[in-house]
Amino acid sequence: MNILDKIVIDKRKEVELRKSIIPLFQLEQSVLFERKTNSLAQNLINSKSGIIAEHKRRSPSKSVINQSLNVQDVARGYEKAGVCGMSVLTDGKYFGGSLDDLIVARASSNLPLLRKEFIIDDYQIIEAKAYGTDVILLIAAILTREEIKQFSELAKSLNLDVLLEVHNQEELHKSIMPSLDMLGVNNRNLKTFEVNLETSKKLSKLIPNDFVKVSESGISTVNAIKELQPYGYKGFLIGENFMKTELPGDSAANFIKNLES
Ligand SMILES: O=P(O)(O)OC[C@@H](O)[C@@H](O)c1c[nH]c2ccccc12
Repeated sequence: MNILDKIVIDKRKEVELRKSIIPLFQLEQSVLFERKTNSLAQNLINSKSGIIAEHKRRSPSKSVINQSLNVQDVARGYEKAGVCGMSVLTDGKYFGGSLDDLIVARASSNLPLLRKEFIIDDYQIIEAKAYGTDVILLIAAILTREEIKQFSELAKSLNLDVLLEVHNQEELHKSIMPSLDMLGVNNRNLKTFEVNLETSKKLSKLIPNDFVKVSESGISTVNAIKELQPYGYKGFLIGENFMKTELPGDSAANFIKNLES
């Protein structure tokens, strides 16, 4: 069994337990449920650099990235650096994240926040909204076309942006629909962890222009971004490259300064 299958099996159990602890109607009473969301897609369109910076403590491929940072400092640093949005890993078991990380990021910044999670149930989208999210991630590799439709339409009804992630042509063809805002190409194969920026280049021409194109994972240089921009990419999701440093905000600020100069 590959790691993605394992993650999804664990996630289904986790979500069933969550539902039994906090029922949907209670989530809908969250103060944040009424909050006006900010659009990451709009920020990317209006930006020269298009950086989406991630909070990631560890991952199944890298184990430890950074365990000593606090989310408040990271969120404030990213905002000060001028990123377009922040991605917050909320999976606990494999990535060391939590919904509390999302709350702290929300309380510390006005950035559009992406809930980085393995979404397999409507419940997680309501939960995302209740915890202050602006954008949800849907991963084509673990969803059917019908699920992508159902989840993205629910998200749109809550004024959330939708980033749909693909890794190959089949996933892309399966997923194209009007309820998506951004199409993300993951340069990392989530089943094998291999990273190759060519994946973004290859798939770019198959993505219709009405979606904002985002390239995800394995980006560690300004040159990589300059190489991807001619393929139509407006967004670049960067985690480890910032998180492995002592001050991710400063790293992001330097990166953006170099990119825009
Ligand atoms: O740390 P990196 O290589 O810059 O990657 C960030 C982000 O793209 C990656 O964390 C990611 C992309 N898609 C995901 C889906 C689930 C968990 C994590 C991810």
